[in-house]
Amino acid sequence: MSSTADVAQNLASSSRRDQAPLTTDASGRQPPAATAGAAELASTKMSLYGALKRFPDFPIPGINFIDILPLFQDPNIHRTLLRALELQVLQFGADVAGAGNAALAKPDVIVGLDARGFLFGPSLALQLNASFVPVRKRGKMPGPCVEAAYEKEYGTDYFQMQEGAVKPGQKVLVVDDIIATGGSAAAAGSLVKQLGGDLIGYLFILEIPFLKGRDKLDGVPTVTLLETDD
Ligand SMILES: O=P(O)(O)OC[C@H]1O[C@H](OP(=O)(O)OP(=O)(O)O)[C@H](O)[C@@H]1O
Ligand SMILES: Nc1ncnc2[nH]cnc12
Repeated sequence: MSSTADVAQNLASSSRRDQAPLTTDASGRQPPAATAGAAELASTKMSLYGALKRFPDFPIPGINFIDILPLFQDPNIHRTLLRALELQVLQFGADVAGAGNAALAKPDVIVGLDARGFLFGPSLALQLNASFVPVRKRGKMPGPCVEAAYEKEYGTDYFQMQEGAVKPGQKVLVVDDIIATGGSAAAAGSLVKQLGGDLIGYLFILEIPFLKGRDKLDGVPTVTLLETDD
């Protein structure tokens, strides 16, 4: 179990580490709105982190499974999660396009991954007035689909998207609950590109940094609310 200090350190470092902090503008100052948003984000992350549960050796021996489902059991935590994700997207926009131009990086489409990306992707899309489009495991959707194979922490799988679900040039943010090895997210990103979408970023609730999933995402801007190495 992590100490409170460990948790605080993890939460403090949970934004993009390869670029400037999300709340800093081009001159290095923190715009007031971003500062307020960052403060709200920081205070909510601790309660979200505390709701996660761990199950050693699930679904196979050696995997420390981190269960995000409790985040949805309490309506207050569920609401907090959605607000935190929305703030994270708005800060992401300010970071990518510069303070005052965040709307330029506003996603047209939220793409959520089967199955846990479906738990919050549609709600987040509605909050952002964006479309929601699913990436599903092979064989679940009718009509012509594009397909990508990927390796996960515990096996091989196949993802599909329906042709035409993303229009060429639409700005797409891919969301999922967890980035572990990054295989699922990278496959989803490749499908978005096959459909002609403009992959502007990835958003996850939780990152497991020692698995180095970001290395598979080709430098596409990636934001995580929380991270844990245990
Ligand atoms: O970064 P990766 O190593 O690819 O792992 C992350 C993926 O693994 C989990 O899904 P899983 O494939 O277990 O499917 P599920 O959501 O249907 O349980 C999780 O919800 C992510 O989608
Ligand atoms: N350790 C883990 N816990 C929960 N979901 C996962 N998906 C991939 N790795 C996972």
